[in-house]
Amino acid sequence: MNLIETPAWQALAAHAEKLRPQHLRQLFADDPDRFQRFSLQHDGLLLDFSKQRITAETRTLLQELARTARLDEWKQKMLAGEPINHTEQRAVRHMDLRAGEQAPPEVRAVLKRMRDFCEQIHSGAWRGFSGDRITDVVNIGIGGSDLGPRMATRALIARHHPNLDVHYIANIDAADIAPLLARLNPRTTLFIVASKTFTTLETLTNARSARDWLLAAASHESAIARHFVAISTNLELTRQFGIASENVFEFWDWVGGRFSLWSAIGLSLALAIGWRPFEQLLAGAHAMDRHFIETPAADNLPLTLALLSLWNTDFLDASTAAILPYAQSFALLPAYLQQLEMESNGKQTDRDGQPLSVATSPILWGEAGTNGQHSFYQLFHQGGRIIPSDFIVLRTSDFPLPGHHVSLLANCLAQSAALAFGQTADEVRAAGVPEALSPYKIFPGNQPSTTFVLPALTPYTLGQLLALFEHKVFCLGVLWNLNSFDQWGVELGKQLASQLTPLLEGDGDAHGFDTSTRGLIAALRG
Ligand SMILES: O=P(O)(O)OC[C@H]1O[C@](O)(CO)[C@@H](O)[C@@H]1O
Repeated sequence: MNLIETPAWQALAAHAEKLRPQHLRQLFADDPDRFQRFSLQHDGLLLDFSKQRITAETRTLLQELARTARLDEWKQKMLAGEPINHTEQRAVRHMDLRAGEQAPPEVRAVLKRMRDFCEQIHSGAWRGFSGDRITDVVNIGIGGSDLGPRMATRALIARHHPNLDVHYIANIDAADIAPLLARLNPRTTLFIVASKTFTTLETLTNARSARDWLLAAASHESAIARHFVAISTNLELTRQFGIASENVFEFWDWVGGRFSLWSAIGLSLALAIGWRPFEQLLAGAHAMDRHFIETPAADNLPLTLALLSLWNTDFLDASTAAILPYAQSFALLPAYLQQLEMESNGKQTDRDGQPLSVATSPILWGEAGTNGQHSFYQLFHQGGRIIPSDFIVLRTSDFPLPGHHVSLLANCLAQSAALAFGQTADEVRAAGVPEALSPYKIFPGNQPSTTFVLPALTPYTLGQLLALFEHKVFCLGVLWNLNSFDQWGVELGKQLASQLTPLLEGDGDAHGFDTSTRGLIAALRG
């Protein structure tokens, strides 16, 4: 099915022609109930999308598009465990990981092992090779085996901190791992090697360096069993690496890397914040799953976000979107969402192998507020591009220092209002700005945004929020008729890197490469 040929798409295109010139100022002036009409509340979360450039008709037409794309059918296929990741013939079942009592037995078995392991580490029952208790945990992984637990640890550590330091290593650059190893003690450090495939170059290179570092101190291979655990779907490769099978926490090919925080990949997070909070994270995500599955389109939060994103991307021609958490604890959320959205939906081939004729995932980026305001917001306000933004804000802060939180909230609301409504030439003049300066003081406004209000940053609300984005990504994939669960686009670079490594080491003939790459090899060989 070519979506743009459907009546639903064409109706939206015609509607967009009329709506595009309209300003948010006008839309708000026309409808005093705009906030009530275009906001949703569910289970403590508030989503205000009244500052999106839409009308009630836009929503109706977008929901018709979701029907045309047979969204409900695709949801059912996912729930039934059909291989909707068709290019890899895999089911997409990450919701099973957080289904509580309804989770499959193999999921519950691994969760129990994770809980027991956390208990052993936290209580000090687990000892290193020299009999010392573990004080530091290093998660070695990259992409989906790093970003989720790293981001969530950063978000939640302020409230929940068992007596353990958890670190994250991802980059193959030794500048990531070497300084960390230099300050850790091998007797009290535990490594978690997290890799779905257990073939990822960065992770294996870092894991080997960590193993060498440990063995230099322990001088006997048996120490590996006290200091290395693995998380993987590939039990054969973890065995070959030397990790005892009782130290491997399994997950399954039906969990996509960027959807794997809820699996054993969350072990470093559970160690960092404690087991009960980890369970609350799963509970929050599960509650969002139920909402997504059971709620009709008009009140469905993930679907609403997906439709707004598609509207902005394909009908208002926004090629980028910003994630602006007004919460320092969410500093890594933009990086996490970059992988979730861009690796899932940054594609141009549809489910039938045909080229897509519409733009897909916007380029996501962002920064915690208020830091971004003093860096790139200038371009938002006066750079002439449309940049839809997600403002994410917490009603209460974990850090009750006087004056901070209220100013943070004020800044968040100020920015979304300034971006939406701008400042006209008349207003500039009325403020007494000299004529020569007035063109510089005009703010065109009309920048769309959604504001997410969370009651507080807790494991439960974080679980809700992340599952909300996951389902948004799923809906967008269905709407664009693409497979959100593969990532072939990362492969070519990996292949070329493996061919280039020996050439950079001085071995072999570079003639198969272009002249630029050959020139760079020569320059770097030193
Ligand atoms: O967990 P693994 O298999 O090491 O993969 C890490 C990451 O690499 C990717 O495959 C991309 O190269 C991601 O999809 C994945 O999250």
